[in-house]
Amino acid sequence: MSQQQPTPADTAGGVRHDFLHDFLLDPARHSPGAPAVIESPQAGHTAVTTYAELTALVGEYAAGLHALGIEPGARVILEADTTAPAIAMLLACSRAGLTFVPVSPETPYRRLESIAETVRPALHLQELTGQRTDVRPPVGTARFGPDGLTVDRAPVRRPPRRGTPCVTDPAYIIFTSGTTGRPKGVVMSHRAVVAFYRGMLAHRIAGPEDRIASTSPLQFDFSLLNIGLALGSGASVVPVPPPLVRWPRHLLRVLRETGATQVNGVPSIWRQVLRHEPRRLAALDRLRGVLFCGEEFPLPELRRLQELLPAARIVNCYGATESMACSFEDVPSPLPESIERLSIGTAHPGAEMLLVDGTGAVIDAPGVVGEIHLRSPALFSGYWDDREATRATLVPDPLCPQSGQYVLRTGDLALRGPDGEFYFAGRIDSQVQINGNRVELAEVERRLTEHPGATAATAIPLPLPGGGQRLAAFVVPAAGGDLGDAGALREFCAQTLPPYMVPQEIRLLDRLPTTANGKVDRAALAAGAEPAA
Ligand SMILES: Nc1ncnc2c1ncn2[C@@H]1O[C@H](COS(=O)(=O)NC(=O)C[C@H](N)c2ccccc2)[C@@H](O)[C@H]1O
Repeated sequence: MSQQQPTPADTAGGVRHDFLHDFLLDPARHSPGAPAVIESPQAGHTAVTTYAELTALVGEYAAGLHALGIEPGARVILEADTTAPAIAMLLACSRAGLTFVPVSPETPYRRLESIAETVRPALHLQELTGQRTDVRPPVGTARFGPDGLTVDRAPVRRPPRRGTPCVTDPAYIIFTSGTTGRPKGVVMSHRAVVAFYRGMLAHRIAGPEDRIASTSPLQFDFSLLNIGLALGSGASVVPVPPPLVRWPRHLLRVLRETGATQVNGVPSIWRQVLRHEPRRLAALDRLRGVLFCGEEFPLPELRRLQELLPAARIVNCYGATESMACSFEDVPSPLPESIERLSIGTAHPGAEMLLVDGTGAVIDAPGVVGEIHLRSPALFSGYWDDREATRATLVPDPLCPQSGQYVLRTGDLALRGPDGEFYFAGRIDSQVQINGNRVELAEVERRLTEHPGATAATAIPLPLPGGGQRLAAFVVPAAGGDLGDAGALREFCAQTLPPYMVPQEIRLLDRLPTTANGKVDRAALAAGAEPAA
């Protein structure tokens, strides 16, 4: 396949760029000398990569990949944190017609092996400083750095069978942690990702002067959203290395030294900052935006964040990896006292959320809970090599099943407000049965965080010895708060919840365990809980 060079016509203003690399590096959107990536790996040291330098590195890597004779459509495992070279490499894979599979350097060897057995990659790529050594043949291995690509083990050369790149080709595959069973490979085409980026950029969340801190690992598509938001806005990406995200002082130092204007991350990145470094956070006077996604932001912590950053625009971004995301809604500032749920707004321009009830009928009335189904040009192509899971998730359009159009069945519950906005109401699988009664775990968690001494809470079902489930809760005390003991907390819940929704056991924790993507790790809580008495 000819290397994907933008022909002069491609780069003329106004031409649609539907390949990931063309869309994000469109010169019409940014000036060559503007900073594309700003890094600060250690105190006092800041490195800037301009758009011209990034584009040149993409060209160098793409030429290196092309010389390896890998068949277009082949998969490449990209093991890296979010760095300037890694961003250049994913764009180079896009340009070379290769599907990149991002994995973090912390990925356990067995999980990397499982991913490789599933996608059968032609090549494993890591940074010059990468530590991975045991990638098995015939997978080729290579390293990349500021000076280009170096090959350790050449990949198998295969004649190209695709002559023309199509926007429906897979741009990347993200492996979800998989709430149930085996991790699934979410396949996203160029067309889907670029359609999503277009919808997102219509919200004007960032401009060319912005410096957007990305705190998620590259294997989490939140990082790909941040890269698209920054480069798509002609702004700068400020990647925060994962080891620094976990330490408030380091995180705040990077934000300060890079002049970050926006911080994008899952809610849990703020927990320790709010508890241990509120004043240093409040002193970041360039910080004017926060965007979060992945799970609900505990309201007491969101209020505290607003108090410390009163001028910041806080955006609640909702969505699933199967469409990257789907809505962007400003959090009201300040949050009304009475609020029970955060609005997730409506889908980004070009997409639409529907609510469907248990019979498959579309719900139009406000205030009625249904499952969110997403109509969108940004839907994933399917789960890699898993038709059954794909069929269960890409379902016929409930408004017109005969049409052959598919929508994304999200597994999320929501209800519609008076103005058509949606309110997230938990996941279908977070509706659990306790003593024969249906319990919405988010409702128990909400009640626990209404206690002034609590800042976050997670409720999970635990098995009872004789069968059935009991309710357990894990609560993080607010700094300086007075939570009392578990009995007092149970009593507090009993004031508004029916007996079967009052957690039988409550444990106080200094911090909630999180998954590699930064979400509360419910499986770890369940595994660590004492067996039922
Ligand atoms: N703002 C939310 N409030 C509440 N529950 C939420 C929210 N955003 C997701 N979720 C939950 O997380 C699920 C999706 O999980 S996921 O597939 O691992 N993907 C993600 O979490 C990240 C997602 N791809 C993304 C990436 C970048 C920006 C936004 C969203 C959703 O179905 C929701 O249940």
